[in-house]
Amino acid sequence: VNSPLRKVPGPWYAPLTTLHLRCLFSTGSIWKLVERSHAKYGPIVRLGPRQVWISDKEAMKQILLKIDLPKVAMYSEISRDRFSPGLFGEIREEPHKRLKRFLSPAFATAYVDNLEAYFKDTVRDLLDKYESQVLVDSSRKGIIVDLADDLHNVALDIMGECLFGKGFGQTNPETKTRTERHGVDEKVWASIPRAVFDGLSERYQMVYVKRFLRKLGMDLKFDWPAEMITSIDAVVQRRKRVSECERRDLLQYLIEEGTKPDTGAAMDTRDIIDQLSEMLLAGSETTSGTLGCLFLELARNPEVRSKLLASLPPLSFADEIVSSKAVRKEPQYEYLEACIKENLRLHPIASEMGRCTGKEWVTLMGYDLPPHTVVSASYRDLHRNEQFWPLAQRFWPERWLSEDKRGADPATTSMDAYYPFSGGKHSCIGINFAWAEMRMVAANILSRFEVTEVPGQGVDFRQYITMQFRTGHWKVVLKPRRV
Ligand code: HEM
Repeated sequence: VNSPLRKVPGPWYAPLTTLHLRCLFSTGSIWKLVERSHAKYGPIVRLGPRQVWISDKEAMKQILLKIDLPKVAMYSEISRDRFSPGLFGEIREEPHKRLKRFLSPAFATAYVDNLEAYFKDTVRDLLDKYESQVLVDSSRKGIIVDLADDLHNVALDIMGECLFGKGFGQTNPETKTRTERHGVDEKVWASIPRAVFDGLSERYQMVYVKRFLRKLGMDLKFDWPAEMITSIDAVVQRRKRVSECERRDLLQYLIEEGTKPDTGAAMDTRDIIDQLSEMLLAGSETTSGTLGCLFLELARNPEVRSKLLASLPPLSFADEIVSSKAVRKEPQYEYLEACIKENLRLHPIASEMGRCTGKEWVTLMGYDLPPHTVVSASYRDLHRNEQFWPLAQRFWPERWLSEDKRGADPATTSMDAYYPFSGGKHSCIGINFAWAEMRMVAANILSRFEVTEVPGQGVDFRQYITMQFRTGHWKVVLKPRRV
């Protein structure tokens, strides 16, 4: 009754309990309550005793850029070691700054351009798999594939190639062994993504137990599976032995330059694994989920799809892989670029991001928020606000085109109402990487196939950290385009 948050609009039960929030977080449905609540109460809404969600454009700038609120403590719980986390889980200001400064060169456009060869290997694996299915498709009506699953596997393998020194063999089980297989058990290697994701959910599920035990002076530690450490260590040690650098990838960068952000000591294999695993978490489902939504929008908007396909010359399986650099630079891909931007607006993979007021009072939208208030930045609601995005629910890539190509359609004037990669000091370090991957994967599939949805699939989303197809599956028909 006396809470300083009592003036913030919201449902009657919000001040009383967090039970509904816990339940909705654990079922991945929190975004639905947030969506309904913004629609009913407006851009600021209280959904728990100390929890508010904000989607106001000016307040968003304050949260991310001007006041720059810290991340909620929950982030650090995803790390194996709270005192030596990866970039995503690092919530201490100074170590985060040092770690980000150190990692940034490995995510610059020029560095990512050099990783293209490894992206291409994985895209080729996917096309080879589809080609073998097309060859036995006697009906010529097209092949049915689980695109959500395939995109996820592609994202994992690209991360494997660029971060861990080799792909995880998820995209195409038929792929022949490529590089750096020495001394590594293939089964263990293929299990790394599962181990990383399982580790995350284990740490998440145990978060309240961990906190309770910590109060009693016990620190519950989680480690990666021993065989995973041994396998990655084999790759690291081999690279250290080989005098000539074989691959200029992130792994190499960490081996040569990596120092711990708090002590400055050289990173050992476990530290490297911590960094890479958090990158794998932050960089795989994000990109594959976003690409999944792009294909969903294209499948459900035939006019946009036809226009896009008309802009992409058809290719055969034998043709070269289209590079992401080409998509970035060549005018024929302008409409594809617009589709990707529009998809990032409509489907920001992180629909909300948890921040908190820390030790000070903070005033946002005229409300005084006391210390330790959780403030969720509601990107999804901002991205769908009619005030900034006319016909906001419509997938309308024309918004992003230059004036001469747009005709009478409204231009995008609201770049400050657009945060697909967040903003401020915690903005996405992988933005160039993600763009490169989305460009290459989308251009190569769409240049070769007409993509339509298998009818009768109810698509729903769930969000734990990122927004994903609820079942993890989504089937499409891929019909080769006429070359
Ligand atoms: C379409 C794909 C992607 C989207 C939409 C996306 C979005 C985001 C967003 C919104 C954040 C901010 C999180 C927060 O404020 O709490 C973030 C952070 C981060 N992203 Fe991405 N991301 C994508 C791909 C990637 C990739 C490919 C990588 C790595 C290869 C990556 C690595 C990270 C890391 C390490 C952070 C934490 C940065 C920090 O706290 O300083 N992301 N991402």
